[in-house]
Amino acid sequence: MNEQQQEGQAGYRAWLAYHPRMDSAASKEESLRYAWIASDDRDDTVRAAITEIVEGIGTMYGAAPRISATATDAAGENGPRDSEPNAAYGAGPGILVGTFAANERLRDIFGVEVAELGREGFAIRAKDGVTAIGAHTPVGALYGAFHLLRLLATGIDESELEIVERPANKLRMINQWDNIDGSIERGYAGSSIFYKDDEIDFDPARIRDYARLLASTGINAIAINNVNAHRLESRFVTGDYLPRIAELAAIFRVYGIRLLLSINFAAPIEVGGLPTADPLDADVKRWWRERAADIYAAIPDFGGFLVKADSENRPGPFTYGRGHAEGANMLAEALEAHGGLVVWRCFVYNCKQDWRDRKTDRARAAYDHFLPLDGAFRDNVVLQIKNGPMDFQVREPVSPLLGAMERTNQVVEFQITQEYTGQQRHLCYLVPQWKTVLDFETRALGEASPVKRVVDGSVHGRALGGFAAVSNIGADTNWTGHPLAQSNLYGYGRLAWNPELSAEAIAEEWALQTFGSNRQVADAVVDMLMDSLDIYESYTAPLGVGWMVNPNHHYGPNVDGYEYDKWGTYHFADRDGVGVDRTVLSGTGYAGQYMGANAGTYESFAECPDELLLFFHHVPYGHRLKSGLTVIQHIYDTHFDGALRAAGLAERWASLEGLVPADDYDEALARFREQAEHAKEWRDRINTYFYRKSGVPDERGRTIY
Ligand SMILES: CO[C@H]1[C@H](O)[C@@H](O)[C@H](O)O[C@@H]1C(=O)O
Repeated sequence: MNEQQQEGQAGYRAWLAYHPRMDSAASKEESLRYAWIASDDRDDTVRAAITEIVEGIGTMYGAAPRISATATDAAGENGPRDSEPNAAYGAGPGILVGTFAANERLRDIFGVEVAELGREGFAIRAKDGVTAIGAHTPVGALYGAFHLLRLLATGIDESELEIVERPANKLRMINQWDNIDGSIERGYAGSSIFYKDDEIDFDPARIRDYARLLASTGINAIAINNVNAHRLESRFVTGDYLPRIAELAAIFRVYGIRLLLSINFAAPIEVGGLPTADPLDADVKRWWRERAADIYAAIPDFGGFLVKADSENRPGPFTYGRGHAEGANMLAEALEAHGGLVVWRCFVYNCKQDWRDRKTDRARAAYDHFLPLDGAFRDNVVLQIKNGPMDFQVREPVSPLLGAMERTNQVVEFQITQEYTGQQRHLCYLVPQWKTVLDFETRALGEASPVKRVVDGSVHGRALGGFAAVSNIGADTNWTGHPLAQSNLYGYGRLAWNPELSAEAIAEEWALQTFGSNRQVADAVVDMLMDSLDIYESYTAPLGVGWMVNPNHHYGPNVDGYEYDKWGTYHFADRDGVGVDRTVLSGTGYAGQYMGANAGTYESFAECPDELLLFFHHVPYGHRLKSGLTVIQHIYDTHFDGALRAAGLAERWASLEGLVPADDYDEALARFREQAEHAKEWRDRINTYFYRKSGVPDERGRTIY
């Protein structure tokens, strides 16, 4: 199948595009290196790996590997077939793929060194004409297949290869905030691919392609419905919906992805007709045990429950005078015998705060609620902690809860969907932001406890941990609205697999796979992606203070939009200064939640990093930053500069006309133009607001209204 057919059939575009090589003579020669593909596995997942390789190499090199006799069996009814199915495998150069257990030749090739691969790792060895992909499990082989294809698509095409990979994190999860009516909470790429008109309604081919995209980056779990589980979604745990959910699970299973459901803590009442949802009530416990049994009868490898409880008006154990540990453990008990997990979110805070009340600090909430519960959760509970203490702002400090609980499993939660970072109309490549979080030194155990080592379990010796993130996809043909926003989904998966990868390397992989091997395109796209977070931060809320967006939909500037509201999101700007005093000495005490020297760094005016100054301190406009600028001049400069650089993005994209597919070009260009205009609106709103508050003019005399 060539690229056009592939695109024509499905109509949508993403990074598994397998662009044909530009130099066809050379590619013909290279294709000889992959004359055949063989496997002795009979497994659906290995079949998927074979199909992927045959299609990928076939499209890239113009000649697909012949499937050997054994692999033809393995590829089965749905798999690709070859006109010469009996071509002997092993003669001349080709590809072997599969598990060590089923493939003697792979055992011979890799010998004994394979033990370190774990359940999901793989090894690739290209030598003497044979490219071997071996793993302990079918899904390991699939990851190896995707890795080989990634290498080829990014131009690494060596006749000798020696690669060993295993994921850093056990749980690498995606959360869909999709609702059964087809809408997506904080979705910016069209409607849901899972639901329509109050039904579970999907195109299996599209779900399969989503599974391929996710698996190609190493994602291994997906919660398929919004953490705000509404009336009908609360019934997903019942027989009404399980058959359809099982069909979805079966598609994801082939790609090594376990399905989870977001549940409603009050489901025993709302669905089960019980008088209570008290986690200590015997009938409630029985009800959840029965639900678990039903689910596992339909989906034997079901992943577990994702729970938003006692958060933003969702029900939870507090109603019954119980705590989070009691709530989570009750569900965990129901799932335990089946191997299921409870993923319990820590996004718990008072969302009905009185703005006059300066003592309550939303930033403190997750830590205050959960730290005292360290050690109280069962082994199959994992806490899901948002990367920052507030809510996915462009800049926040790292949540002080990460690393602070020694006897509790933790995953970090990121938001791929760009709720507060331009809603996929502005370009904002988030991988650099996530890297900052992952590399943050928590000081949990002295100097070697960055967040990435906390969540992979190694700092506190936890068996379970990893990453979760809110997806940014929808039914749009390009999946993500802004074509370049795909890089965030791709980058999230790659980081979850290996947090050591650099943001730039990930951007380059994505660009080459998505747009093909044209260097001019890849270089321009990588540069734009790498600049984009800083540009966005420059023209939006300054110095870590956050918010300043329109209430509810959260798009666009509104400096006081959340100032006199109940959500705990204030900047406290007055005529003298701006920022939130979160010090122990004179403020909310939040800075004291950090471990070791971090607490002192944030407490101190002088040491607090510039980019977080207004998160931790209320400072006069004339306060001098480490950069040498005053706070007010910094605000003016960054906003003028940010708007200019946003306009520059549109120009840089325009230089790629004719070099990227017309649809992508047009869709992105329209968005870059909107971003450039909107950045001016941001600039003028923020500059004007602070000029009027402070009365301090711009040193450089630029127009402020
Ligand atoms: C799903 O609800 C979301 C809500 O839409 C969003 O504005 C906020 O960021 O976070 C909530 C959460 O993370 O639960």
